[in-house]
Amino acid sequence: MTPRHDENTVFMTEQEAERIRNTVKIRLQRCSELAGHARETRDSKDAIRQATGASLMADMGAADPDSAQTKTQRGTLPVIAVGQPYPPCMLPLRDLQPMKLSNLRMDTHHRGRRLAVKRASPVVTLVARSWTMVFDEEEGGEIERLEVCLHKTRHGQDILESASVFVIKEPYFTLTDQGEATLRIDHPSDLVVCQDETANDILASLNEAKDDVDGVTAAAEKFARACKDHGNAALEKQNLPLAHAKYTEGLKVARQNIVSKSNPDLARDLSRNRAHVNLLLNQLDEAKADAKASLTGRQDQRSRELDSKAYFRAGCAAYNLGAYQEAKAFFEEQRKLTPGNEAASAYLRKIETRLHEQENGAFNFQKIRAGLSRSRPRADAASFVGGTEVRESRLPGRGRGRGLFATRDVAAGEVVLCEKAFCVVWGHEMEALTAMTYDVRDGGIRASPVGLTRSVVQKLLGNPSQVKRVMDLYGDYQGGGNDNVPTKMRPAEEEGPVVVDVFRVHGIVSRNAFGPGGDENGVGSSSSASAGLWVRAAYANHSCVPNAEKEYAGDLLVLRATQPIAAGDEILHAYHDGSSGDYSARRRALMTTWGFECDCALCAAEAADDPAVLKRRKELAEEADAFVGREHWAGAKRVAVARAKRLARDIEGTYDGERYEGLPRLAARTILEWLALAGQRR
Ligand SMILES: C[S@@+](CC[C@H](N)C(=O)[O-])C[C@H]1O[C@@H](n2cnc3c(N)ncnc32)[C@H](O)[C@@H]1O
Repeated sequence: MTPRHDENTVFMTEQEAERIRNTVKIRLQRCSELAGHARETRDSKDAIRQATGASLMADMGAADPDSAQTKTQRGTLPVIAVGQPYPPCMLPLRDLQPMKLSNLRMDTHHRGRRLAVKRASPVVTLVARSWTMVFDEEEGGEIERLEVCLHKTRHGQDILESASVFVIKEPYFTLTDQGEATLRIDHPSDLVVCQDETANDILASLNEAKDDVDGVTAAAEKFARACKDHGNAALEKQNLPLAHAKYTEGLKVARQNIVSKSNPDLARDLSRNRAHVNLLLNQLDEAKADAKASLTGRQDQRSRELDSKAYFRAGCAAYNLGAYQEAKAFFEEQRKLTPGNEAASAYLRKIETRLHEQENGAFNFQKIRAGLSRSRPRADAASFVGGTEVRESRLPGRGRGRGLFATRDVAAGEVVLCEKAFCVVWGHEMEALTAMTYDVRDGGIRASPVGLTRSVVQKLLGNPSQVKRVMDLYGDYQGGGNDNVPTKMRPAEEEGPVVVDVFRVHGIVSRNAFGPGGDENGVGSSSSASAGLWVRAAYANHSCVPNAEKEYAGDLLVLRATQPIAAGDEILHAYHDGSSGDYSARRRALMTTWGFECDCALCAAEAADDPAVLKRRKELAEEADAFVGREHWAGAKRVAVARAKRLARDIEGTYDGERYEGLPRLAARTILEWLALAGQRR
């Protein structure tokens, strides 16, 4: 993503960059030397003492000596090495062979194996990772370090802290940046949290029951009811992950044939309750499925009320997924069951507005902006993408991959597309995190919005229906797994609904995210580290001579035509807002952040300029920037205006009128804007 030119630019000294490069290189060297070697046994007392001390330090907010980080002008940022992706495990637990800590080999992915471990120490929770010591699950085993990188929380809870027994799928045993041996988890689905075994015991007894079927069924019902009560109590205390886990456990038993025949309402109650929790957890696919599964279809008063509640939950899930027609159908059903229901009517009114926005691009931006605030930076609005299509970009020069094309004529100033973010993280939100990533493939050090990557992964894990459209986006890394397919539905439901390759998401975010910043568009003082992913707009390619420009209203990205766009034209915008007039800086930035060389008409003209002319233009542009920073246009004196005019003229003089015919003078942009504002004022 493009860091904005203002506060989001991360300054780093060359020594600091060198230190990061060296740390990563030394680790890689050590890993390749040790690869395949036997693991060294740890002393369990020392290991536990080390983790306990580090955990205390982390709780006190002290810098962790074990964690790579760097100091920049924006404070201390974590450092993450990227560019060494490996696929997540695609097999269910039952297809993996068990192993023990003593079988681990250094710097090895133990494919086809699983490792059951038990937490042995407090958890050390750091900004971009958390770690702990673990024993073999069976008594008397070895002890080892286990680290979860970046994707360390689920529903706001640290995964390692959320339970004490885990199974690691296809364990990756490697070194930390400081050279310490560790089991390392990158893909959340490779760490399976083991819940209470009671549900499995009950399931086994149900399957085996032959003689005392009634007794076993009664015990199962009792267990499912206890799960429901436990879930309700957790929900009351706002412990959503626990409530979800308890309802899920109860459902496992209540959905068994034998139980659902004797007491079908038990599974319905659990589903209805879990739908509510899923809505709160933003797990919309499951919320919708649960709400539908809970419907009784009966006509007595009580059942009608329960079904009305279920339709409401299904409607909310569909609405939040942007499926407005589907949501409309659910709320209409609700209104049939409970005719006076105000909530359903309010949603139906909102849906009419959403459908109008979606179909006609008719947005009331003033109203949308007025509804935004620091605590509510996300717009309640639909996406309008109807006048666009995605297809191969067949323009001259190097391949651009796919691009976004207009399917209708758009006048200058008209909205081409208006899209709700798939995911956005504002700088002031807890989820926001910028890290310095060192890419081992090209040695590049970049400021990356890893908080956004983390949120995208969480959203995909909770909403499998969204995986395909996000994973279809462009990224350098195609992902691993069977047949090179980045994601695949899991066969074992209890292990989670989907596998998400986090390295692929990182690649997608790197090449497709934009920074909406925090400005007049209603988001108050959101810090500039804000970043978001807009799936449809992400197909638009770059040009330094664009025909559309971006603006934001909260998390709505609006692409507006800056010149007439005819049906069939490719929609192009400048990736770097306020594209730099410095030709070489602009090319460098496009290559570093987006990985391509621009071949637009402006770049071609600038490539043909004499280096001395480019240098002169750059100096004048810097002078102009300094002038604009110094002199406010409001109330500018005559002499300042004359100076600005002279600067604009000098910059214009560096452009060859013939070769630059019809092309923008980027270097003169700031000074011309200043002059326009000063002129308006007079
Ligand atoms: C946000 S995506 C745009 C959609 C992308 N072309 C696709 O196929 O999905 C950004 C990537 O598109 C490519 N791209 C965008 N503009 C380009 C241009 N003017 N010339 C060459 N490649 C471009 C680069 O690979 C860049 O990293």
